[in-house]
Amino acid sequence: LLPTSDADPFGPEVLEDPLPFHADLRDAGPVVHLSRYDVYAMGRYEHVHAALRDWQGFQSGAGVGLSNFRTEPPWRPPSLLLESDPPRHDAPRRVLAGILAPRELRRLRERWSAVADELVDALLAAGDEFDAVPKLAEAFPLRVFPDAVGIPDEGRENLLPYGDFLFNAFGPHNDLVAAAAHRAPELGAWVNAQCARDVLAPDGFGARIWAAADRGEITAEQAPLVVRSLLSAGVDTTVQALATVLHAFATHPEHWRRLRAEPQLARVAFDEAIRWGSPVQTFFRTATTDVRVGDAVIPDGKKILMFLASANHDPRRWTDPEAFDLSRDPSGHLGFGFGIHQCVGQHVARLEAECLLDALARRVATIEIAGPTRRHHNNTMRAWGSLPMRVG
Ligand code: HEM
Ligand SMILES: O=C(O)c1ccc(C2CC2)cc1
Repeated sequence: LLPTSDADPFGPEVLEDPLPFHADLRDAGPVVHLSRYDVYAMGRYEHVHAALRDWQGFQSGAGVGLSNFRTEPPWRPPSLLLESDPPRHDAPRRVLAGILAPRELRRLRERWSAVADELVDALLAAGDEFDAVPKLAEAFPLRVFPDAVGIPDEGRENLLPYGDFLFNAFGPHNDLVAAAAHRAPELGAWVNAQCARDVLAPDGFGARIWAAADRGEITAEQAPLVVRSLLSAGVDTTVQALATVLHAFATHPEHWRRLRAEPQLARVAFDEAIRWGSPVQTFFRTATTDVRVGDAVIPDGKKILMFLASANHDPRRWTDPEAFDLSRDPSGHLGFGFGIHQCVGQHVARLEAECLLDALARRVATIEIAGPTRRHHNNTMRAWGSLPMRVG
């Protein structure tokens, strides 16, 4: 028999602190029916990992939010990567994987490092206390990523609200979605306008997507949607991952000291922070047949809610999962997903983190929380609203 729960994973209590709900979910069994939304939740590493691998049984093409594109019109044209299955998914994925490959990012390292140094120098010149969310976690990605994509300066303040709405829209139509729904059309129109060939700078990721269309690797109709994927996925995620790693170091002084002694630890620290905090908490899939999980059967067409964050804390897979531990090998974490849809931008995110952490670690001996922290609630993202910080 299938365990059932009327808990609301998108309610304020769980969004404020999801860990107790995740523990109950893992303990209840491989799959739990959430009666409030009629979806099938998975919280254990083994089953989330297996569902992410099985793109045939658990498709993305009906949407990776609660809404089922088989029966409801999507609020925006579906993504050719996130919300599509092979074969439609294949060419856009191959194009973006090529453009965002580590060797392609080497040309950005020097500039991103210089921007990080400049940003941190200016911040420290202004004093030793600041809110790390706007001053570091938001400021750095917004200084480097829109330029890397090649969009104009005008309107970049729309990027974070667009992303916040997008990640809320993967969840139910609750207060979080209702509060921002009035802005969706204007934000969506602005983002779409940034994907047009003629506004994109000649050497950015966007122009390279259009060049792939010229080479026939994708069509000219697909090109703007692939650019939209970058603007949709590439900002809020890195902002909140950087906030998470800064919060991790500010609450673990011994690890900050270790990072300063061994700067090459920045990359593994970032991945451990993503395992520990999982900025992207959940995503859905849709069953393409009656699919068996454990001794439960999920009926064809039903939505499966995969708790990436819970899988990243599953004691069946991780030793002392609730510890932020620089000595741990975090590889295999599901914070970037897994399988054919695994984050195609993960190397961009890691380079941003490396540049910012290096700039900070070279300049400050200590970082600590200097006041009350505040979460920012979102249906999909685990986000910090404010991280008052003091550096020494
Ligand atoms: C630390 C920051 C990031 C996190 C935590 C993150 C997380 C994820 C996750 C969990 C997925 C899988 C979604 C699924 O399986 O349905 C994903 C996919 C994706 N990410 Fe990231 N992401 C990050 C940064 C980025 C950046 C910087 C970019 C763009 C430069 C990006 C672009 C994408 C795209 C286009 C996909 C869809 C891939 C596909 O469906 O084939 N992400 N990301
Ligand atoms: O292709 C897209 O539009 C897209 C939007 C959001 C994401 C989240 C997972 C980071 C990924 C892709």
